[in-house]
Amino acid sequence: MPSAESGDTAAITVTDVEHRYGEVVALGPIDLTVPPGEFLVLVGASGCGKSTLLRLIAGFEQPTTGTVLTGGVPPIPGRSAGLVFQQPRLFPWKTVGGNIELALRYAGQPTDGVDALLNRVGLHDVAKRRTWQISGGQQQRVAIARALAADRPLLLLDEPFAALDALTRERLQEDLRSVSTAPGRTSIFVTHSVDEAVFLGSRVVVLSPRPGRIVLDLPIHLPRTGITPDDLRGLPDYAALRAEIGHAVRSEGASA
Ligand SMILES: Nc1ncnc2c1ncn2[C@@H]1O[C@H](COP(=O)(O)OP(=O)(O)OP(=O)(O)O)[C@@H](O)[C@H]1O
Repeated sequence: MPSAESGDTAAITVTDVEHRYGEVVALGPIDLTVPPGEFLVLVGASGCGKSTLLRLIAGFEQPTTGTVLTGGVPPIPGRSAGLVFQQPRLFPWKTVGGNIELALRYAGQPTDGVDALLNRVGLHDVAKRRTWQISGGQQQRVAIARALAADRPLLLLDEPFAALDALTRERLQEDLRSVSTAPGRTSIFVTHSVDEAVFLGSRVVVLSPRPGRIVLDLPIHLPRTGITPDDLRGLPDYAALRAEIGHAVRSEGASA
């Protein structure tokens, strides 16, 4: 077994994991190894255990059976991964910049990085506004900047764009696609959308309805740089991947 220090340590190792809530088997058994640098998208029906798997990887819950390791060691809740949820969960009494500053402080990072983070997510011009004075898409950008502030090697995103309108959602997908290509950063992104999965993922995993098990695990070999989103979506391979993943999702009864 590789140690946490060795170069070949997986970012995430899920081994023979099953998770129950009382009598309900929510997930598994599941085996999943995610190498560093991968952008893995989890797709599946409502209630198939996607959030459960994310919470296990974040260390917020312990698996009923099996083991979860991040970077070769058990995950530490709130410390091992940056997290983004469907609702941005910002501090309304703080400004946009104040929310980022707090995240940097909590992560033990220097607070002079606020401007650089705001620039990265395109929010420099609203830094002094309260979070309730900006749009839903901008709020979700703050949540992403806050997760990036922690500078963890692992980023876990649970349907972060589900509550946004289609246009805002597309813009954020495009931005996340470029932000997430930072070397060595591993991301797990949960969605119901097959298109979002193909657009964002370097790998897509489809889960069956409860109990969630892996029914498709597909690498996505599409260019990640040097191509416009429209050209990417126009590639024949893009359409083929959409069709293959869509078929797996539909035949498992998932709501895509
Ligand atoms: N704390 C809990 N107690 C009991 N059952 C739970 C609990 N959390 C989740 N479940 C159940 O476990 C199953 C998996 O839930 P989970 O939230 O992981 O699914 P999901 O795929 O993320 O769903 P969605 O896409 O709707 O968010 C569901 O049937 C859910 O009702």
